[in-house]
Amino acid sequence: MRFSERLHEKVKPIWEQKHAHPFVRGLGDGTLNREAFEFYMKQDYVYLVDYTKMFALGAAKARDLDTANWFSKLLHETLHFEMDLHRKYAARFGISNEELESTIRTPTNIAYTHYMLHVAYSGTIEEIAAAVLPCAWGYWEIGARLAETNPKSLEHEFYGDWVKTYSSKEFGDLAQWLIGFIDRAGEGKPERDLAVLEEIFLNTSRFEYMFWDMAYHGHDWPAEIKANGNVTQVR
Ligand SMILES: Cc1ncc(C[n+]2csc(CCO)c2C)c(N)n1
Repeated sequence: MRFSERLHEKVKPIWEQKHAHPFVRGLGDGTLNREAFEFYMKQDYVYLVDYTKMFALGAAKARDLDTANWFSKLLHETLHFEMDLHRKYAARFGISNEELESTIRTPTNIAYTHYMLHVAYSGTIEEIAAAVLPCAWGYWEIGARLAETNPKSLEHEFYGDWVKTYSSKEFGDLAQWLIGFIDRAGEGKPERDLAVLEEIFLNTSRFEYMFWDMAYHGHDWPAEIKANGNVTQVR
């Protein structure tokens, strides 16, 4: 069994909870509250600001040029393709790029990115791949499943662009490269090393669920808690 198959089996119950989450379902059938989506987009944008550093650290810790090249490609695509989606939605919401970038992070958002960045700064390239894989693979799985089970979701006048982006071949190719990387990383490793990678993969899978749940409820939190204002400096 490939190592990615073992990981996928292990997180299946967690990932199915993401597919069943009302935020994800609402994206697919178009019933999602626009305020919840706006809250999510702002949080996700600053999440990606932090997350891109995972790919930069991956390029820095790569053991060969091909791997460095792929991580720099992931960095570039996130900054210029994925985050463009957020900037376009922000424009539709009447939010400037500056306002978007200065969103105050929720504690869930901070906990997630700080955990990943701790893994990245202190760990190996394989550990970085295990940490980022549930994001790239999980989003692609969500986009692809929505597009497949409900093709109308691709044409939705508001959420269609989201579904199109995450079910796209571009994202599929990036996720597949990372899946191949973790498979090669797993080959010939002792069980104790595989268990470390598996634990990281499980942790960020749980954080992915928590991010959806935060996105769904966060816009309704009391103003003092939701911290959805803006700061002038990044942190
Ligand atoms: C909380 C959260 N998790 C995952 C993604 C998706 N994502 C992050 S990086 C990447 C790969 C290339 O850009 C993908 C698909 C997101 N936006 N927000």
